[in-house]
Parts: sequence; structure tokens; C-alpha cells
Amino acid sequence: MPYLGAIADDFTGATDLATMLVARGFRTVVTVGPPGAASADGEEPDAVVVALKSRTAPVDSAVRDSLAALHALRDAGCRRFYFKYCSTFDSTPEGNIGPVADALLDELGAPGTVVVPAFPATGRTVYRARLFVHDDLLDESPMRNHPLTPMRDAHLGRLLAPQTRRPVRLVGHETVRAGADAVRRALHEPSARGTLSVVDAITDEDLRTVAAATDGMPLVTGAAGLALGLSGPHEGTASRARSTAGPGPGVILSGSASATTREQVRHARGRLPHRKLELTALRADLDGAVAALTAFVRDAWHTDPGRPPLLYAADGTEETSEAPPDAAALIESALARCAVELVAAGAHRLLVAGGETSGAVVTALGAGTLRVGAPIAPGVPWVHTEARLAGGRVRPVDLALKSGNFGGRSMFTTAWEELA
Ligand SMILES: Nc1ncnc2c1ncn2[C@@H]1O[C@H](COP(=O)(O)OP(=O)(O)O)[C@@H](O)[C@H]1O
Ligand SMILES: O=C(O)[C@@H](O)C(=O)COP(=O)(O)O
Repeated sequence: MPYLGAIADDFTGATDLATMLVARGFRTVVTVGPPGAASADGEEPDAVVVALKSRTAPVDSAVRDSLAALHALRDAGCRRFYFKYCSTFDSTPEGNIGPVADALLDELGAPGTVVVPAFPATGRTVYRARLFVHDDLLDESPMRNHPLTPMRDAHLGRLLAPQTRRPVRLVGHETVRAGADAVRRALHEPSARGTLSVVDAITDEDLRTVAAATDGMPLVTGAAGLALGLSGPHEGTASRARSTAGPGPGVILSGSASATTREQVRHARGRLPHRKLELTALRADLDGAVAALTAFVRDAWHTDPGRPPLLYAADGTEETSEAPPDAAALIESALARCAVELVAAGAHRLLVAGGETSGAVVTALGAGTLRVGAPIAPGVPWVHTEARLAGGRVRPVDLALKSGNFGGRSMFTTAWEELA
């Protein structure tokens, strides 16, 4: 029976957490929506991560989907739960993190929990409840102008308080540095009961301390960094899945508007065949635009095999924070349709950039379970699955779901080597 059940608010976040859990000794599977009979390569998983597309959904549907995932994970035997959100605390102005945390706690009959978005390996640290992205406060980082989740404050207490019914408090870094017992005492003092405790963490050691202090909590919440401190039953031996698709054509579908992705796009443009999605063309004739984009990719496979073509939505020249309201949905829909057509046309491997984009693509592909394979960069693994196409056709595919701000500059050209 799986022990740990995780609910991730987007798809890149789900594979981010899953790769960390595998590294920590959990046989882990990711399921698209609530799990059925999930297995990790024929073996019973120790951890199941449910990938939702709830980060930017209306609050009601985010809560409903998260509770459905919790029920299914409980039915599957999970006894501890992990609500995974973004290491940059991405939420809409209404905000889904607080309402989902409240609903999960109520359902589990747990009074309160911790809020731990820190992930130092990717430059996210929390000090005095302020979230830093490398050297910048969150609201001074490029997340300030994200098209769907613009982050205009770095103070996690101020971001979270309007989203939750529970009081929000801070467990400061001096307590974390004093060790797991000190954090445990702080979390169990009478004034902490029924609260959401934002916990400072600036190093991996801090995250191990927080994980040790919270090992008795039925629910923890955070980014993937907190899983650094968990120990699965197969430490050192939890195996990684292998490609079932085998060598074959690849494509990069980038709907991410994040600064790191835009740099990766600019780097790849000098090295790979590429086409930008033009909003005016998508709006005028979506079918025609998708047909032109997929024809471009198929042509490039033919004339230039070995160099995966890139379809992308943002390279930094556009003002995404002032994009028209239909832009995000149009781009997601175009890339999802390209994915389906290109898998039907023979794509074996897809690198998809962006969490919302990945949700749209993987859902359109009809994938059920993602098995975690080789790591590419911190937070980004290859995963292996089957696409279910129209007419009952099933195609094995390898996917890399890249979080917007993860991965090095050359990732679009080098990620493929990890599949070899
Ligand atoms: N040029 C653009 N104008 C408006 N929206 C865009 C543009 N490029 C991408 N988007 C949208 O922004 C969102 C990006 O979110 P996501 O895929 O999660 O990636 P990330 O969080 O890394 O930016 C998607 O919904 C995408 O369709
Ligand atoms: O925690 C993280 O930073 C990632 O796992 C994540 O959720 C990133 O989201 P996107 O940038 O939307 O891919």
C-alpha cells in the first residue's frame, strides 16, 4: 500500500516532487487526476502524486479537485499527505493555496500545518517569511509580471492571510537553526493550534530539520524541497523507470512565460529549428495555425533529423503581463493540439515547458500514469507514459515537464542526452 499521498497543483510541480521522492527512496508514480490502480513499473508504489491543473482554476473547483484527490489517495491506502504548490508560491489574486490547505485540513481533522515553499537547490529561500528567488525578493523577481500568477508581494504571511480562515504565523529561522525539537515545540505550543505556520528555511539542512519536526503531521504543505527530509523504504534502491518509447523524433513545446524559459528559448533558437506561436494567427484560425505548426515540425524531422524542433509562445519580446485575457487559453489549446497531432505523426519524446502548458498537453494526450525516469536538472525528470489517441491508438511517449524557472540555459538542446 502506498504510504504517502501528494496533491500537486500543477503538472510540472507533480514531476518535480516525484523526482525528489524517488531520490529519497520512495517508489513513486504520478497520476493524472485521482489514482486508480497505480503501480510503479509493476511494483506497489510507496508514494502517489496526483497531478492537478488547479493552480489557476476558480477556488471552488481547485478545492473540489483537491478533495477528490485526497479521498482517492486515502482509498488507495495513503496515510500521510503532502500538498505541493509552487516554490514561488504562485497563486492568483483570489488564491487557491489557502482554501485548498483549509479544506484538506478540515477533511483530515487536523488542526493546522506548515507552509514551506523553500527549495534552495533552485534558489528559493524563505527568511522572516519573505520569499527570495536567488538574490531577489519574489516581488522583485520576474514572477512580478507573470501572465496568470503575478506575484506582487514577497511576504508569505501577507499573501496567505487573505486566502485562509486560519491564523497565519511565523516559525523563524532562529528556531529552525535550534533544531527539530525546537521547531516541534514551536508548532505544538497552544498559540500554534489551528494555524498555518510559515517556516523559514534557507538551506537543505533547514528543510531536513523541518521535515523531522513535522513527521507526525497528517498533512504538510510546500514545494518539493521539503521532501528532501523524507526517507522512503527503499533509500538508495528505489529504481527509475526506463523509456518505453525508445529513440524517435522529439519536439519542444514551450508555453511558459517565465524568465528562465525565455532564456532557454533564446539559446535554443540559434541551434534548433523553431517557430513562434503568433496570437493573431491563433485567434484568426486556430485549426489552420495548428496545421501550419505541425507541418513545420514534421518537415524539420524530415530535413533535419536529430535536432528536435521548438514551438514557443514567449521569448521576452512580448509584454505578457498586459496580454489579452484569451491569450493563455489560446496558447495552451494550440500547444495541446500540436502535441496530439505530433504524437499521432510519430513523436516519441516531448519536452514541455510550463506547468499550465504541461497540464493542457498531458491531459490532451490522455495519459494516465507517469513513471519517473532519469533526472535532467533539479526538479525536472524524464517521465514515461502512454498517450491514448483517437480511435483507441495507444503510443508510448517520453515526457519532460519543465517548470518555468527550472533548468540551465542549454536545457532544450541537452535534455535529450539523459534518455540515451
Ligand atoms: N506571449 C504570451 N502572452 C500571453 N500569455 C502567454 C504568452 N506566452 C505564454 N502565455 C501563457 O502563460 C501561461 C504560462 O504558464 P505556465 O505554462 O504555467 O508556464 P510558466 O509558469 O513557466 O510561465 C500559459 O497559460 C501560457 O499559455
Ligand atoms: O515548485 C516549483 O517551482 C515547480 O515545481 C512549479 O510548480 C513551477 O511551476 P511552473 O513555473 O508553472 O512550471
